[in-house]
Amino acid sequence: MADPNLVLVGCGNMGVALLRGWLHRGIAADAIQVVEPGEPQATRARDLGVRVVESADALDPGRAPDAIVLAVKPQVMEAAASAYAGHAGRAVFLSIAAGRTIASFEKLFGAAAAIVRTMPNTPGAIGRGITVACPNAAVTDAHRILCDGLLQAMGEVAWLEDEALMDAVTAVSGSGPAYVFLLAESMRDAGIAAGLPEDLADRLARHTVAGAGALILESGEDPARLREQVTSPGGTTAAALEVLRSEGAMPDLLRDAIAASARRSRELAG
Ligand SMILES: NC(=O)C1=CN([C@@H]2O[C@H](COP(=O)(O)OP(=O)(O)OC[C@H]3O[C@@H](n4cnc5c(N)ncnc54)[C@H](O)[C@@H]3O)[C@@H](O)[C@H]2O)C=CC1
Ligand SMILES: O=C(O)[C@@H]1CCC=N1
Repeated sequence: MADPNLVLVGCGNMGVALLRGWLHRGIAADAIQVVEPGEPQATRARDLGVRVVESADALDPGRAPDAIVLAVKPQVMEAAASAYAGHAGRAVFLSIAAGRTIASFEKLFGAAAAIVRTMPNTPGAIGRGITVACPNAAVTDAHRILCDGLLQAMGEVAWLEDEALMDAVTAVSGSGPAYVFLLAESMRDAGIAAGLPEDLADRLARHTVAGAGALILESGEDPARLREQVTSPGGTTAAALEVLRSEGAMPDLLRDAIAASARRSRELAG
């Protein structure tokens, strides 16, 4: 089967992760066009062998896109996406923007346009991400299969019919890597404060977070059970967890942080 014709709008952090993933999975570079006005991002994409243009009007009119992937910031989405309205009806639009609702795209492209709202995350850059995808009523099975394949280039894909849950998804898995990176930073800094040399504290924090993450996935165990396996009664971990699980500490903070993130996602709706 021929590769689908793809247009990627915005080739920043997430756009380039998708692009690299597609190329890695064997989609031909000449099936992909990138629209990217930023010079360093455009050069990086060009170096990967794809055609890069500055704006929608420079796309090759002879290559009708099967999918248009919208990977710009939510705040510029409306201005950026409206240029592609002419492709509604044929192409499926796949957005990765936080907050931007299906209704906001239907306003731009018409309700008959096929739209998939998604939320990926940055581990997708190494194929270890997870993306949640939510289709509108115009999305066909063929669109779904195409989008599923494009998103699998970044890792796991889950489909969700209830769009109202996308704000919570964004707060847990979209923003989530930042919480884990903050944990690694905090562990490193606390290790330094406890007297460890910087490079050793950094190595311990990285390997502990990465190893614990791999164990969660590979064992399939409940994280609570894995936590218990580290925690000897009256031991060192129990002493630390007493602090981390006290009132207002880690579980309460994460609940509040995730609520704040979901609230912000709702504010970004347009
Ligand atoms: N960074 C993250 O962890 C995640 C980001 N997202 C979403 O992905 C989207 C992109 O985020 P990032 O890649 O982090 O941002 P970014 O700023 O790295 O990339 C956005 C790119 O869009 C380009 N751009 C601006 N106007 C354009 C236009 N009119 N046409 C084409 N390209 C244009 C910019 O030059 C930039 O390279 C956002 O909507 C964000 O909500 C989703 C999940 C995770
Ligand atoms: O912070 C943001 O708005 C984006 C969406 C999820 C992760 N980064």
